Amino acid sequence: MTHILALDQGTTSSRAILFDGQMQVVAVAQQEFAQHFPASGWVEHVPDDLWQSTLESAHAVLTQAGLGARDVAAIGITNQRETTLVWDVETGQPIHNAIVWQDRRTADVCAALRTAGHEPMITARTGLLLDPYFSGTKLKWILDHVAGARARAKAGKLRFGTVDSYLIWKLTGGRSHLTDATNAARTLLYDIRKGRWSQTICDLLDIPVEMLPEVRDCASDFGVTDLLGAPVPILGVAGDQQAAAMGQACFRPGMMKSTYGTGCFALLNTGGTMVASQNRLLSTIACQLDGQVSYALEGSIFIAGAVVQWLRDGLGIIADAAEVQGLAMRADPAQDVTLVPAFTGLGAPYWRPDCRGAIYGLTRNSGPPELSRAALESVGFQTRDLLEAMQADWPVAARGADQTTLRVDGGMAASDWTMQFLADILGAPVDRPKVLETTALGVAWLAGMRAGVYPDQAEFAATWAAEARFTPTMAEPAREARYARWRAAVAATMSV
Ligand SMILES: Nc1ncnc2c1ncn2[C@@H]1O[C@H](COP(=O)(O)OP(=O)(O)O)[C@@H](O)[C@H]1O
Ligand SMILES: O=P(O)(O)OC[C@H](O)CO
Repeated sequence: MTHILALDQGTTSSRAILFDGQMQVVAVAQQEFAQHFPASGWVEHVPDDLWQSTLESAHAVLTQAGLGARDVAAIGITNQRETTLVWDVETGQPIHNAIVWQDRRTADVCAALRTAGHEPMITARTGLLLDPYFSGTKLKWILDHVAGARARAKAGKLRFGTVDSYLIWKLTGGRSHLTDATNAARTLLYDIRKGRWSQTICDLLDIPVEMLPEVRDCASDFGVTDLLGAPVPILGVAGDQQAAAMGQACFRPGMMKSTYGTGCFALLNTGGTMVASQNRLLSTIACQLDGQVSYALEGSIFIAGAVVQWLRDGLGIIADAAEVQGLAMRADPAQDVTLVPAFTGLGAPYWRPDCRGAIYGLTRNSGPPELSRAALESVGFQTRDLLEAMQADWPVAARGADQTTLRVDGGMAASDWTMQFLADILGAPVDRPKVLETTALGVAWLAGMRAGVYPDQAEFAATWAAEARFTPTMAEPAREARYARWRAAVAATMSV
């Protein structure tokens, strides 16, 4: 009974990661599922795909480890955030496909609300911006477009949830309709200062508050599942980026992490203070334990590892992501090719969904090596944009500790060359941890701590160890000249 099962329900796959009593990974199982694009800018998941791939991964990881549910002390759930589901309380049947965080269908609704002057009120309560990224307008869309949905919701017959809530509902056989504070903080409906659903925003969007889940601490009692062969409690829940920040032990104010998967999400812990961003970052909940909220500033970039996928699938100049750094290292140092990967617009701090990508500085000698280097560098430049905005919102000097180190994880953090460039362009150290499964580890720790098999926060933080530290080697004038060129390239791209 000392193992912890982490369920990581992501945008493209569901994973189950089994940890032993010493917080070491014992086995991993993963299942991909289909992405649906019913119209331009729309992205949907079939709810049953999310559920079945999660359940099957959970069974598979136990089989792989030769263990059963009786060996599992607790389950932790971490998930793609903002993705929106609505289901019937009697049948458990979703009334629409899940509308995924990437989906832009509510851009018009957001624009109309902004024009009507509602954004300052919404930002003050939720810490978020009026962007289709968040759940609130997606939920409104479902209530507006599925016949009879709003009346059924008002009659208490429908439930809303982000993916964590839906999985808890399914795992507990419909006994628990719950979420945690980090997921609630991404809905556009939750007042992160007061710690409760905002009646004002729900009224504005015509969303019945009764259909929203009860919000709990990240380490709490979320119900018991009987579906794995023996009863197992669900004791930890957190959105995937917040779980990664916990797995990176970014518990103290001033600590920050950046996760490089398909996109990049940087979180800076601001402690018990909600720092309201003046620079188009998001304010969000990093963690809630024993009713105590830690806040974070977050910067979200939509294209990070995806730029490497583009080199592979779009241009065909590499066969595998791992080849990109070898190619980048062969780039001609005399060329200065800059790639702005605004393939789906620009996220923080620009928030320009309409803008598209551009390449500058091409010569007749520019080829795959120069494009590869520019692609990897774009990830470093975008991270610097986020950290510049964080510095403007909350200067290092005011953070109470000189913590400029960035902790990194995610698939792209495997590239030493990219991480060295990141340190160079930030002018600050970059630490890569020994355990790269930081998202799963974060939520496993929440569940394991609650179950009494894992240590408390301080002891857990002390177990964090770096596998590699990248320190800046680029001279300051070169760093600033290169960054100035990037800023000019972004400005030019936004002006087209
Ligand atoms: N060695 C590498 N160098 C550069 N990018 C990489 C490397 N390995 C993986 N990636 C990129 O990392 C991403 C996968 O990271 P992962 O954390 O699994 O993402 P996600 O959870 O978003 O699916 C892909 O976009 C891939 O292109
Ligand atoms: O599923 P991921 O890892 O791409 O994460 C998605 C984020 O939670 C979206 O906000």
